[in-house]
Amino acid sequence: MEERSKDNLCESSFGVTNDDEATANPVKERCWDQRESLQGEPQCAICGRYGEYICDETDDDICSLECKRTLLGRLANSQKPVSLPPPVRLPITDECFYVRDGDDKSQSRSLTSNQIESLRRKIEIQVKGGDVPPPVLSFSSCNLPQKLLQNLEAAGYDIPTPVQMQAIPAALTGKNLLVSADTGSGKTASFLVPVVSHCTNFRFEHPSNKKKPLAMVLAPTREICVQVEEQAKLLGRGLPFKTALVVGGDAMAGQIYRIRQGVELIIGTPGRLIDLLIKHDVGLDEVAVLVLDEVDCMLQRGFRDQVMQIFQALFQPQVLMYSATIPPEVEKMASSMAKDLVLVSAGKPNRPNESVKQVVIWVESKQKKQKLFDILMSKQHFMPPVVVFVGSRLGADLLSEAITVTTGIRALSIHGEKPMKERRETMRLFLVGEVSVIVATGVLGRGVDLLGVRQVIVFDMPNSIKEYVHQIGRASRLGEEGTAIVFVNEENKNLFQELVGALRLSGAAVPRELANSRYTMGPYSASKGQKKRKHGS
Ligand SMILES: Nc1ncnc2c1ncn2[C@@H]1O[C@H](COP(=O)(O)OP(=O)(O)OP(=O)(O)O)[C@@H](O)[C@H]1O
Repeated sequence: MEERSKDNLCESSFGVTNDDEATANPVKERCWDQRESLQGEPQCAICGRYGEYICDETDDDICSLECKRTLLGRLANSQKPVSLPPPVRLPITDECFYVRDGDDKSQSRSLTSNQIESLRRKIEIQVKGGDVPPPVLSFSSCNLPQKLLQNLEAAGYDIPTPVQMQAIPAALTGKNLLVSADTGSGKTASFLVPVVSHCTNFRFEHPSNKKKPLAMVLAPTREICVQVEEQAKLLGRGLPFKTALVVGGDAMAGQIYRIRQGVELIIGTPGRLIDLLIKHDVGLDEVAVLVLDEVDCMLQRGFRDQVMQIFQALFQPQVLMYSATIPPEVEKMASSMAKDLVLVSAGKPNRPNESVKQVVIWVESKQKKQKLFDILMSKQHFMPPVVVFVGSRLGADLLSEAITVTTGIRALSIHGEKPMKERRETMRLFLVGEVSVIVATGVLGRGVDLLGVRQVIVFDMPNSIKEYVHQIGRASRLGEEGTAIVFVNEENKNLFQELVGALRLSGAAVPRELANSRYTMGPYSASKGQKKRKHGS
C-alpha cells in the first residue's frame, strides 16, 4: 500500500500494529468517496477534498488512489526526468570551490589562506577548528544534487546567506559543527541542505528496499519541528527524501507507520522521540547526521538527558548544532559530545538582532494591560501582525481574550497546553492574516519563522536575556527591519544588568528608571565613555 492516513482510523488500515487503533477502513479508491475537508485539515493537492493520505512518492496530501494517480500522471508529464549527478565524494580540503562573480564552475579556484580570511571577515564569519573549507558564494559551488539546486532556486534562495556560505561546505565535509548566527539568518537551510544532500547521495550509493532513517533533527518545540519539516520537504522535493514528524499531539501510530514505510529524515522533539523509540523498534544504525537545533536549549537541564539518550542510541553520527545564542557552558558540553568540533559564528550572535529596534518602556505590572491596549489601538504604533510574549499559559489565554473584547482586534493564544491541531490552526490563521495578534508563551519565542511579523511586544520579560534575544528576533527575518516593544519594571530586576548591557550594545535607549536602578550595575551597565562622564560630573 502506498498511501498512509493521518488519523487513527486509517492508520490502522495501513497495517499499524497498535491494536487499540486498529479499525477496518479501506483506502478510498475514488475521489468522490472522500468527504470535503474541514477548516484547518489538509487538502488534497488535486481536488481539494480532505487530504487523508500522504502520497509516498511526492509527500503531497491526497484524498484517494484516484487523485494519487492523477498527481503522479501530472508530475510525469510536467517534469522532465531529473538526472542526479553521480554522488561525488571530494577530498576534504577541496569540497567546495570559491566562485567569484562572473566565474563559472570551470574557472573555480582554490584560495590562499589570506584570501579565505579576508573573505570571512567580509561576510562576518569566524571559524575555530582545523581543516575547514572556505565559504562558498553560491549553492552551485557545493556539488549538490541538481534537483536540490533547482529546489533552492524555486524557494527563492538565489544566494546563500553568510551562515550558509560557511556552514554548508563545512557540514558537507563531515565535520561536527557548532554554529551560532543571528536570529532569522537562515540557519535552518544551513543544516537542511547538507542533510538532504547526504540522504540523496546515500540512497543512490546504497539502493535498498529497507529504507532506514539516515538523519535526525531534534528541536525543542513542535512549532519548530513543523517548520523544519516544511522546509525539508521543499528542499527534498523530487528526491529520494522523505520525512517523518515525531511530535506530541499527533498520533504515534501514524508516526511509526511512516517511519517503517521508509523515511530519510526524522524530525522531532526529544520527549516524543524517546517515547516512540522505547515503544517501537526503529533501526537507527544508518543515522549518520544528528542536528540539534536551538542547541543551547537542547543541552539545558530538562532536555539534556533525553538528547544524550538519543545521541547514545546512534552510531557516532556527525553532529550539527545551531543557535542564535550559545553560552560558553554549552560550547563546552558540545565539545565533549562531538570530537574535533568546528565552531562557526556568523554576524553578531548572542545579542539582540541589529535589525530589530528595541523600544523599552517602564510599565508597572498593573498598568501593563492598559498600555498594551493603547499600543494596539494606536494607528501610529500598531503594526500587525503582532506577537505578544507572556510568561504563562493562563496569562496567554486571558490576555488574548481581553485584547479581543477590549480592542475588537482578533487575538488568539498559543502555548504548550493547547492541542497540536489548534496550535496549527492558530498559526495558519495568523499567517494568512485572519488573526492580527497572537499572544504566546515561549513556545513561539525560538526558531519559528513568523514571516510578515515586524512587531513583537514583550509583555512579560522572559527568564533570561538569551530568551529575550530569541523573542525579539521574531520581528526580523534576513535583516528586514522590525520593532520590539518591551515592558519592564522592578519585577525584572534580576535581568536589569544584562538587559542594559544588551540595549547599550545595540544603541537602544535605556529608560531612566532602568538606568537609575540600583540593580543596574556591573561591567555591562555603561560604556567606558559613559562611565567617564558619570565620574567626571
Ligand atoms: N539563501 C536564502 N535566500 C533567501 N531566503 C532565505 C535563504 N535562507 C533562508 N531564507 C529565509 O530566511 C528566513 C529565515 O530563515 P530561518 O528561519 O532559517 O532563520 P534562523 O536563522 O533559523 O532564525 P531563528 O534563529 O530565528 O530560528 C526564512 O523565511 C527562510 O525561508
